[in-house]
Amino acid sequence: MAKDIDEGALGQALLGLNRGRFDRRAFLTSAMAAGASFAVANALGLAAGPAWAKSTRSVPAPRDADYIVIGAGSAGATAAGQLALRTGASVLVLEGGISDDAEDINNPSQWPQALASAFTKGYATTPQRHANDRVIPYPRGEGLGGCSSVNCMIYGRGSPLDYDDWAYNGALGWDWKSVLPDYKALEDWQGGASDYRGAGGPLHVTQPNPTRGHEGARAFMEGAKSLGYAENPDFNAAAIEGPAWVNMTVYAGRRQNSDVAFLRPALEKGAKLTVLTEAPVLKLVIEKGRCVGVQYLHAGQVTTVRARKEVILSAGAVMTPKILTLSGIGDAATLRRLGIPVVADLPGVGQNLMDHVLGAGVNFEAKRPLPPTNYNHSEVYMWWKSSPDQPAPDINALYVSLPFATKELNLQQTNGYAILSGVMRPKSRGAVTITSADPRAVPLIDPNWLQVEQDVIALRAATNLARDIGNTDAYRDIRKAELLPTQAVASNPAQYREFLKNSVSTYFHPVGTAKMGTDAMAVVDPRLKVYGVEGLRVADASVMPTITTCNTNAPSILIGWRAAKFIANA
Ligand SMILES: Cc1cc2nc3c(=O)[nH]c(=O)nc-3n(C[C@H](O)[C@H](O)[C@H](O)COP(=O)(O)OP(=O)(O)OC[C@H]3O[C@@H](n4cnc5c(N)ncnc54)[C@H](O)[C@@H]3O)c2cc1C
Repeated sequence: MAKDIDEGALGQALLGLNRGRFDRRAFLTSAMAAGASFAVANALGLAAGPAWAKSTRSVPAPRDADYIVIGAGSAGATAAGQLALRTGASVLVLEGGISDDAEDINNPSQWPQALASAFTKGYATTPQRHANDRVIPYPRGEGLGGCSSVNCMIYGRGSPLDYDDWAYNGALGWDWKSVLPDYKALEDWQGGASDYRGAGGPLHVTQPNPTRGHEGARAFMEGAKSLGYAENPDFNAAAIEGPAWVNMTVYAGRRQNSDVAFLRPALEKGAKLTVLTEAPVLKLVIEKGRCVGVQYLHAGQVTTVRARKEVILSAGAVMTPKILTLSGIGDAATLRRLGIPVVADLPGVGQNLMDHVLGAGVNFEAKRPLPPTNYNHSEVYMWWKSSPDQPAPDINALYVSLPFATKELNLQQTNGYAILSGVMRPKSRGAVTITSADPRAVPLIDPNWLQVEQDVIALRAATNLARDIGNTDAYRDIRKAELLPTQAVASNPAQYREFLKNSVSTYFHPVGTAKMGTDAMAVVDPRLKVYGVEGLRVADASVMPTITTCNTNAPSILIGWRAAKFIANA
């Protein structure tokens, strides 16, 4: 993919923003000059960094472990910490990226800066056929905590129907009634325990204080209410619909990534846990149909480590299908074409890619400079239905306290704010495709956004909702003018459709590329075991059969949590 950003320029811009030198105009001008995108990096590049865990640069290679977990992201760190605590067995974590020991990761207000740091790898999509052939930046957090170290910290489980749908389609035991106790057990919700919420678990979850909320966020809430939508006090309780102050993985002013919540506490409790950073896995070692170890780079040298019991693959929805394919697990015809011996013919590997569609377009000019956020720039969300006959919400609108639009919409205004729109139950399916047996090759990422017309309809409904809220009287003290799409464009069907296509971007939520189920395209069974290979499970966002209606960090953590539980209880 072409490099289309001046990474340094964006980094500098974000740095200035987050160090309190809040000159919005200077920041936005330089961020836009940088291309509002992210650089493409070598997937196996080794970056230096201090680590509480052990970098392969400084420790000898371990020979074996009971369990090996590949990837210390949302799911992997959760699975590893829980597995070590629950079983007392030795657990080795091989994380390809670097330490999360950095202020721009741990300080929630600095999260945009983490996106421009060495921690984040800047992939990109293939040209999106149904979105004007645009190539869209696709960053992934690669290091301890994975994407939970660079994400926007929104914590949302999704709709109960999401999980019932999983179970109904083959992921037995993943229905809402079955997963709710685990969701409650893993969290420490600031509001305390209830029928829906948990207290005392390892993951702290909090909510912004509305009185300290951004004035534009408060206007969003008032504007939505003035249109007749009742405020939802907690979208992780009885229902997700309605405008709500978000839930965040933030505690005492610090980010609660999966390392902080699950890995470090396990180590502090004396678990037999070894965590290696800068340890990118090349492939699985499979002998006579059983996964017995892992081949990875230790201080840059190809090294093999043996697993006495099981290997848990948690490299995320982009890299998990790549590692499976390189290990001979995937579509047999594709494997033969790549010259990789077939271990298990699983045509679903890399297929079924789903991601929420982010409509990054609706923008307003402000009457005056707006203050910085006390939280994460994104304090209020609203889930709603694209049409009244939808059984549950399928669209989203959210306020961000900065102008935010895709490159193609060419937004020039620097003093303003955006209300983003989202398609949360997309019907389109894409793929992650591995094109080479060389482990350094970057996979092709094709979310195939707007492939299905229903997704265009839903995006239009979500964008209408965002415009309706943004044009309410609640914003009268802030709003100077609607910059994008404008009433003129919105009332012209052809121009509006073009605007919507140019507004398509990512929520950064790829899932589904090694889906759980029982049909021919399933890669893992409901206990997360890979079909046709012993001693191997996948535990990360790639096993989701369909995407959840909310953001995908919470369900990824749930998957890691349940993987450990399944293994410990086996
Ligand atoms: C910018 C951004 C913002 C987001 N905002 C939100 C949000 O606000 N709320 C929300 O709920 N979700 C959000 N998400 C999505 C959410 O964070 C992810 O869905 C979730 O973290 C996925 O978890 P995972 O365990 O599947 O993968 P990851 O967390 O991506 O973990 C995969 C890990 O595997 C490692 N790895 C990959 N390849 C190898 C290899 N070959 N060898 C060893 N290790 C390897 C990676 O380095 C990484 O640490 C966001 C994501 C991004 C990128």
